[in-house]
Amino acid sequence: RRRSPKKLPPGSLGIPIVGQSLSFLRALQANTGEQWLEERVRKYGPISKLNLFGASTVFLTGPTANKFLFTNDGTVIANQQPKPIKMILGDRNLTELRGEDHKRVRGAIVSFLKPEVLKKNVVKMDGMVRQHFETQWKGRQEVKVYPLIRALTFDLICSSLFGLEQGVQRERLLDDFHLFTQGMWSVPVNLPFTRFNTGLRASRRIRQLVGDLMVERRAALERGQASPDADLITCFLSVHGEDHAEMITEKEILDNAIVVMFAGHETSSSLITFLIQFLANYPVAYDSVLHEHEEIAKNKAPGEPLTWEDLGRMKYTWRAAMETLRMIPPVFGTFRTAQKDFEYEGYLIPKGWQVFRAASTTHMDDEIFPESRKFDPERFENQGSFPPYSFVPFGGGLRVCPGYEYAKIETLITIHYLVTEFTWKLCCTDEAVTYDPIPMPSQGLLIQLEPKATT
Ligand code: HEM
Repeated sequence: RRRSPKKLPPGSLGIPIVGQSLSFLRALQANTGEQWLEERVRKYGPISKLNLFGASTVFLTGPTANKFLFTNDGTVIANQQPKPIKMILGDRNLTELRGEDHKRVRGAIVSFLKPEVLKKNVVKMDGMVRQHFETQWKGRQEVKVYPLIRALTFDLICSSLFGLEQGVQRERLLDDFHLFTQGMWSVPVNLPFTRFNTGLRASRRIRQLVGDLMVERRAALERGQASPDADLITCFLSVHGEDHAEMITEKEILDNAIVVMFAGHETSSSLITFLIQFLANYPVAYDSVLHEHEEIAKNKAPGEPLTWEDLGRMKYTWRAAMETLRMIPPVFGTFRTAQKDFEYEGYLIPKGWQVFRAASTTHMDDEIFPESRKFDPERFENQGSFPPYSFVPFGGGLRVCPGYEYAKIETLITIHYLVTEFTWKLCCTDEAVTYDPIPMPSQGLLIQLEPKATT
C-alpha cells in the first residue's frame, strides 16, 4: 500500500543547524558510525530524515538507493555538497559542477588520469616509492605507518600530477590538508577555533600556494616552456575553445587542482594503511600477497623498476585492497541535493534537502557479503556474484571516482616494496579505527619493522 506522497520520511531534524551532526561525528571518531546508521535503520527503516552539517537531510540505504543516486540525471537529484564542504573545496570544484560544466572540467581531469597516460608514470612512481622506503623506513625498528604513507601518497600526487617537487612548500601544504579535510565534515559555525573555521583558514592558505603555482605555469606556457601534458594545471590552462579562449576559468583551475590534490592522497593513504594492518593480522592473505610479489621480483634485475605489465599480475593484492575498501571505505558516505520535490518509496523528499548515503550499510550487509566482518580477499575472485551497486567504495555512474586507476597503481607499487623488502609486526593487534572523516588507525599504526636479508 502506498503512503501519502505528502509524508516526510520518519525521524527527527533535531535542533536547528546542529541537528544530529555532533552525535554522528562523535560516532565516526569512535568508529561506531556504522552502528549509528544501523540503529537508525532499525528504528526508522531504510529511509529517514535528520539534520547533518546545517541542512535537512534524508538518509537512504541499500543497493537500490545507491543505484537511484548514482544514475540520476541531475534533474531530480544533483551534486551539491553540504555548506562546509562547498566552502572549503570551493564552489567550482568538480563535485559541485553539473551538466556541461561537469563534463568539461571532468574531461580535463580524466585526460590526465586515464590508463594510457598513467602507464607513463609507473617508472617515476616506482622510483619515488623506493626512495621513500629507503629514506623513511630503512634503518628504523619501529615506524608509524599512517603519517608516513600519507606523506608518500601526497608526494606522489604532487610530483606526478602537479610537477611540485619536494620542498618546504609541499610540506606546508600537507599539514594544511589535514585541517582542510577535518573542516569539510563539520557544523558550519564560523567562529575562531571551530573545526569549520580552522578548515576555512587552511583552505585559504592552500589556495594562495596553488594560485602562485598557477601563475608560474601560465608564465611558462606563455614563454613556450611548457607543454599541456606537463602537469594537470598546465593541462587545465591549455584547454581552448574554437575561438582560442580558455575553456576552464582560473577559479575552476584553482578549485579543481585542490580537489584532486585532496582526493588523491587522503583516500589512498587510508587504503594502504589498513591493507598493511589487515595483512599483518591475516597470515593466509599475507602469504598469498608475498608469493605474488616474490614471483614478480625474481624476474627482475636489482633496481629494475616495476612495469605496467607487472602491476597487471598483482591480482591477489588488488583483491586484498578491494576487501580493505569494502571493510573500511575511505569515503564513508556522499551527499546529493534534491532539485525539486519528489517522491521516493512513498515519501516526500522536499526540494533543497540533502540526500546522504553511506557505503558501509551495503558493504557490511551479511546478506550481500556473507561473514561480512571477516577479511577475505577471495570473495573478489568473482565480483559478478554481488548485486550491482552493493560494492561502491569509488561511487558510481557519472561521478564515479576518476582516480581509481591511479589509486590502484600507487597501492600495488607500495605493497610490492613493502613485502619484498621488509617483514613487519603490529605493536597493537587491535588498534581502533577513527574517522575524521577519513578513516585512520587511532594511534597511526605503529609497527615493528625488519629488513629482509636480501636488502
Ligand atoms: C582508494 C582511493 C580512493 C577512493 C576510495 C575514492 C573514492 C571516491 C568517491 C566515493 C567519490 C565520490 C563519488 C560520488 O560523489 O558519488 C570520488 C570522487 C572523486 N575522486 Fe576519488 N577516491 C580515491 C582516490 C582518488 C584519487 C587517487 C584521485 C585523483 C588522483 C581521486 C579523485 C576524485 C575526484 C576528482 C572525484 C570527483 C568526481 C566527480 O565529481 O566527477 N580519487 N572518489
